[in-house]
Amino acid sequence: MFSQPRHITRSAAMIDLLRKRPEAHKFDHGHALVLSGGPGQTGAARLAARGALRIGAGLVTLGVPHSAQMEVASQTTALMLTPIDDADGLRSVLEDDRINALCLGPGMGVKRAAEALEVLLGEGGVKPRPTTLDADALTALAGDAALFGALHDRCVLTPHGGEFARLFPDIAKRLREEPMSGPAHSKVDATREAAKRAGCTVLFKGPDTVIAAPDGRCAINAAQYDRAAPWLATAGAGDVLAGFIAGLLARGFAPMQAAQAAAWLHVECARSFGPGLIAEDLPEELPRVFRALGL
Ligand SMILES: NC(=O)C1=CN([C@@H]2O[C@H](COP(=O)(O)OP(=O)(O)OC[C@H]3O[C@@H](n4cnc5c(N)ncnc54)[C@H](OP(=O)(O)O)[C@@H]3O)[C@@H](O)[C@H]2O)[C@@H](O)CC1
Ligand SMILES: Nc1ncnc2c1ncn2[C@@H]1O[C@H](COP(=O)(O)OP(=O)(O)O)[C@@H](O)[C@H]1O
Repeated sequence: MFSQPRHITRSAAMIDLLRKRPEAHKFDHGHALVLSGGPGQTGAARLAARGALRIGAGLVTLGVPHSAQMEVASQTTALMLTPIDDADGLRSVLEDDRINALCLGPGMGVKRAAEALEVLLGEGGVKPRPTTLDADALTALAGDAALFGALHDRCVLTPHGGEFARLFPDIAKRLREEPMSGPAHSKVDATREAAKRAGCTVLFKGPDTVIAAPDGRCAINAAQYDRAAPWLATAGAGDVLAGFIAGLLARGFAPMQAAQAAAWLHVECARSFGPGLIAEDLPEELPRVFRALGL
């Protein structure tokens, strides 16, 4: 029997975790690698990377194919950039142990995401690292049972409804079904079941985001009623969330902690910015939200 899910609220414990130690240097705050797609498809990864940097990762590098390097370089400054064309390129970049968190999926394209997943999760792959898997990485995972089976407990999956149904079609079907007897299968039940099957943290997005760990821990981040954030329904908002989580993983947050804090801050940023919000406003609103928390 599982305990009731907790509702994520502002808490002293979360605020303490978000503070930076005065004596720490940038490498103490971790180095996140965000993999980008090719030319014309780099926006989503840039959004994620900016999110990871603003949330406090000490360094954030975008891994970009040579063909998209100029496009990305012309639109980034504090973010770093390294060429990664293929599996060998990724393996070679990951020889640097200081890269301690990854973000895979936003704008990558399913083929490139599948190649990267093979390096991270496949046989003879690199040392496992805390990893956010979003967007095209989830679609790639849904098509490869072996890679899905190789997920480890430091992964965080961040599906929207469509991606959830691709990854967990049977669970999504039960969620949609009218109950014939007994209580309905809820989003909480569905996310818990998904996390247990995947063996890692699952954050199922929406106005009622549910986050579950494989051991049954579960939390709800409600963006409804007095905390409604309808302007979050905008292209790229999820990419920024994936970056927020990767940034917190780089800072050493445990997967469940990272997913919960990121989801809560994401909604705080949207509420603080207000109407007219677009995805790139989210990372830029974090300093105001942090100040209001007293960081
Ligand atoms: N600025 C940029 O560069 C941006 C780049 N982006 C990049 O684009 C790539 C594709 O990502 P994607 O999410 O748009 O497409 P896809 O994987 O086809 O899934 C969408 C389909 O799923 C379904 N669906 C069901 N429930 C749903 C729900 N709650 N929320 C949303 N969808 C839901 C729905 O189908 P329907 O239910 O309508 O039949 C819908 O048609 C990916 O790399 C991403 O990073 C974007 O992030 C935007 C900003
Ligand atoms: N109506 C809504 N109210 C609050 N949050 C929402 C709403 N619709 C979507 N969101 C949030 O916005 C983000 C959208 O992510 P996603 O669907 O992956 O978009 P994208 O792929 O364009 O980045 C998620 O964090 C989701 O929880």
